[in-house]
Amino acid sequence: MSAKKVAKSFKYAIEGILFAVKTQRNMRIHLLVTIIVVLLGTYLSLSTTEWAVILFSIALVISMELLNTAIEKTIDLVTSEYHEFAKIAKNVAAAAVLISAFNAIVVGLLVFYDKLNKLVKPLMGIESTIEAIILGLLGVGVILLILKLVINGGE
Ligand SMILES: Nc1ncnc2c1ncn2[C@@H]1O[C@H](COP(=O)(O)OP(=O)(O)OP(=O)(O)O)[C@@H](O)[C@H]1O
Repeated sequence: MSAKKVAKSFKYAIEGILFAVKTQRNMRIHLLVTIIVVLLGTYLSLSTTEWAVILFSIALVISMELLNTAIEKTIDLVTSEYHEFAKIAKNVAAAAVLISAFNAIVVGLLVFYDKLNKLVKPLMGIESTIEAIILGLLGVGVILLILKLVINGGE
């Protein structure tokens, strides 16, 4: 393949990424979460192996979202009418995103839970793990609310 062809392939792929970011709300959520996770990982000095699994999980979610968008667009091109197969194809593609996102959450908990626990417990004077979990869930709730406000512009 010539250098010109390689450059063109990159250009098309970047156009695809930009399209997904502009049109897909979930893609913007994935990117925001990615930024937060990378900042947190840097602050907590993750090991090489921890970075490898975190970055792999992030890439998997983003790739699945891109494929989901491609499948949605292909189906919309084929039919704008209600069709059982269109429904199945879109639902199955969405399920692939869900599985990868669920995997990313589990990987994130495995990597970050102990580190955050050690960091947050002494800072907030928390004694029990239950207290830490309740506070953690409240924190996640607040972060999700902020993300929703940022992404929807307060709608
Ligand atoms: N042509 C269709 N026939 C039958 N069911 C459909 C069809 N298009 C969409 N659906 C159903 O509606 C759901 C949502 O479809 P839609 O295309 O709005 O996806 P979306 O995830 O909301 O995408 P977008 O991010 O583009 O808004 C699908 O998962 C599917 O169950």
